[in-house]
Amino acid sequence: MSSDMEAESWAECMDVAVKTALRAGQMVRVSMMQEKRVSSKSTPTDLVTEADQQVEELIISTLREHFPSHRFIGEESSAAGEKCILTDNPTWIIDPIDGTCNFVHSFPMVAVSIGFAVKKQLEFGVIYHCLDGTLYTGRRSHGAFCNGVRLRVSKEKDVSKALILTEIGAKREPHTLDIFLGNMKQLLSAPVHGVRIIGSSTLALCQVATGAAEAYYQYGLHCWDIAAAAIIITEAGGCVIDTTGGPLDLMSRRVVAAGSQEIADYIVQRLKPINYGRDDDDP
Ligand SMILES: O=P(O)(O)O[C@H]1[C@H](O)[C@@H](O)[C@H](O)[C@H](O)[C@@H]1O
Ligand SMILES: [Mg+2]
Ligand SMILES: [Mg+2]
Repeated sequence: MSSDMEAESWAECMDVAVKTALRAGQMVRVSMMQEKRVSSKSTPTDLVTEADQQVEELIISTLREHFPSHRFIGEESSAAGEKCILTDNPTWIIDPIDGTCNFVHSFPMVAVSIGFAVKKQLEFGVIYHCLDGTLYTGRRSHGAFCNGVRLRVSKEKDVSKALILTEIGAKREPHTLDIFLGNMKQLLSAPVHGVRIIGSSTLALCQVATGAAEAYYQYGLHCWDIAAAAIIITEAGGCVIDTTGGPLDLMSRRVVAAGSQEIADYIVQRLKPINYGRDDDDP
């Protein structure tokens, strides 16, 4: 397939992704008003509901109908035992409900996240804030948008003027919490303007893309939390790197994203690591 034909093909994939995210978001809104059957996965605070599974089934069945030769990595398929292996094949990386704990509590920060990679390179990402109808998109070499308005990250380089977002992750052992809180204390002591935890890593990462936040960091998220948001941030002019300062490793369960390399580097130099393993580890 020529590169022009490929580009056209990925554009068609993105159109289907947007339509599918909007349909999935509608399903989330309806489910949010119904009784929820809640269970947990890796830890008692790593929640999942039937809606997570039903929304993922809707997304993957729709995409598979359009693109039967493509591969799929979904949060709930992975939880059910499917391997998380990113190959060179066109691969969809899906979080059907990002912010499940918020969803369970009807706290209004819930998103559908659909990322797409080819030859292990992110081609586009779609993140739909199900409750306020905000649609974030980013396509490689084509820019990032919020409801059709172009996104640009904050160019602030002074960390003492930065608003930084993070998420707690699923582990709650005292040793892990000591490192998590120690990392937050490091940044609060800079001092940064503020640190925020909103309960949805994808929506928090989108705030870096909009420029509303200067940076995001986390240990413990997954490839389906990172994929769509990473391309949206880079297409908005930001950087998305590993917590060691090296290039992003989508399966590493860790990330630093920022509007400026200076603030990304400041965070990288001060974080103490929390080991969550890898998404592509053998179960
Ligand atoms: O499970 P969902 O899809 O809700 O994703 C959340 C993770 O579960 C949290 O550990 C993580 O800390 C983030 O909150 C992330 O959004
Ligand atoms: Mg989820
Ligand atoms: Mg998630």
